[in-house]
Amino acid sequence: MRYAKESTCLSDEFPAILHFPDIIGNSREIRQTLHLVAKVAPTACTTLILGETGTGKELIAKAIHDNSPRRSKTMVKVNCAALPANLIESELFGHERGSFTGAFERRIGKFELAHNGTLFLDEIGELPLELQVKLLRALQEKEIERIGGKGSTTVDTRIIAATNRDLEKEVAEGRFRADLYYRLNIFPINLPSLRNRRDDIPSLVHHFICKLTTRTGKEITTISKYALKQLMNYSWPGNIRELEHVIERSMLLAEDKLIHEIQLPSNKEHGQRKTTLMDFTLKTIEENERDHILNTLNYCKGRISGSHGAAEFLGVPPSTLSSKLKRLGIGKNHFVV
Ligand SMILES: Nc1ncnc2c1ncn2[C@@H]1O[C@H](COP(=O)(O)OP(=O)(O)OP(=O)(O)O)[C@@H](O)[C@H]1O
Repeated sequence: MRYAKESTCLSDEFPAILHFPDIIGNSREIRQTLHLVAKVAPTACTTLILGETGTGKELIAKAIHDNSPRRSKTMVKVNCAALPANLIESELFGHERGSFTGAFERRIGKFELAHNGTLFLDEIGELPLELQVKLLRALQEKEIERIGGKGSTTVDTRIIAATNRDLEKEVAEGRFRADLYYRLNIFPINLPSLRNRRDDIPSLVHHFICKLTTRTGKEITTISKYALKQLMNYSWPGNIRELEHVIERSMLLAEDKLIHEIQLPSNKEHGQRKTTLMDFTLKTIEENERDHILNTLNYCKGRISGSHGAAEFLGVPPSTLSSKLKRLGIGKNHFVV
C-alpha cells in the first residue's frame, strides 16, 4: 500500500513521457534496448552501457540524460581512453593552483561540473587501475577531492559509463577492479550489434541519406535493390558509425540522384581481416605459463595458498607455485593486490 502511494507520487513528479528522436530503428532488439532506457532514465541509477564500437553507446547515454529529471543540467563527457593517467585525474576531480608542475590555475573537474547533472564516462574499460580506486571512492562516498585540495566536496552526479570491452574478462585478467565493476554494473544495457538488428538497416539508410544531404550536396531519391541487398548482407564490424560513413561515401560517388552500388570492403578482404585479427599472440610455453599465473594471481588478489588461492585454481601445491614464481621472476610488484 505504502509502496503504491510512493510510486504514484514519483510518476506525478516525473511523467513517463519519453522521447528518443535521434534513435532510429524499430527492430525487436532496439525496442528492448529502449524499454530498458525508459526504465532507468527517470532514476538517478548508475548505468553501464555495453556494446561494440559504433553501436550508439553515446547516443543512448544522451537519451538517458535527456529523459531524466536532470535534463535541464548538462551531461559532461570524459573519454577515459583519450588522456594519460595523470591528466585524467585532474580532468575528473580537478586541481588546485600550484598542485603540480603546470597547474597554473585552479581547475574544476568534470565530476563537479556535472553536479546535479550527468557524467558520461566513455571507454571506462581503459581507465588506469590507480584511478579506478579513486573513482570508486567518489562513487561510494559521493565526494571528490581536487588534486592538491585540502578537503572534499560533495557532489550529486549521475554516472553513465560505457565500454566496448568485456569488463568481466577485464576483471578476471586483473585489468579492472572487481569492486568498481560491481558498483558500475547496477543497471547494464547491452547494445545489439548492427548485424544482429539488420531489420533496422533500411530506416537507418534513409535517416543518414536525409541527414547528409546538406553536407554532401547530393539529393538522393533512390537506392537500388542491389545496393540495399549489399547493405543487408554486410557484417558491419564498425556498426552504425561504419554504415553512416559508407552512406556518405556512396552519396558522394552517386551519379544523379541514385545510389546504384555500394563499395564495401570486399568479403575476401573482410574475411581475411577476421582471421588475421589474432585472438592470441604468438608466445613461448614459458611466456604463456607466466601470463596465466599472473592473471590467476590478479584474480586472487595475490593470494597464493588456501581456499580460492592461486595454487588451488592452478591445481598445484602452494610450495610448487612459490618456486615457480621465483623461477619466472614474478614478484608482488607484477600483479595487482
Ligand atoms: N539508433 C541510431 N539511430 C541513428 N543514429 C545512430 C544510432 N545509433 C548510433 N547512431 C550514430 O552512429 C554514430 C556512432 O554512435 P556512437 O558514437 O553513439 O557510438 P559508440 O557506441 O559510442 O561508439 P564508440 O564505442 O566508438 O565510442 C553516431 O553518429 C550516432 O549518431
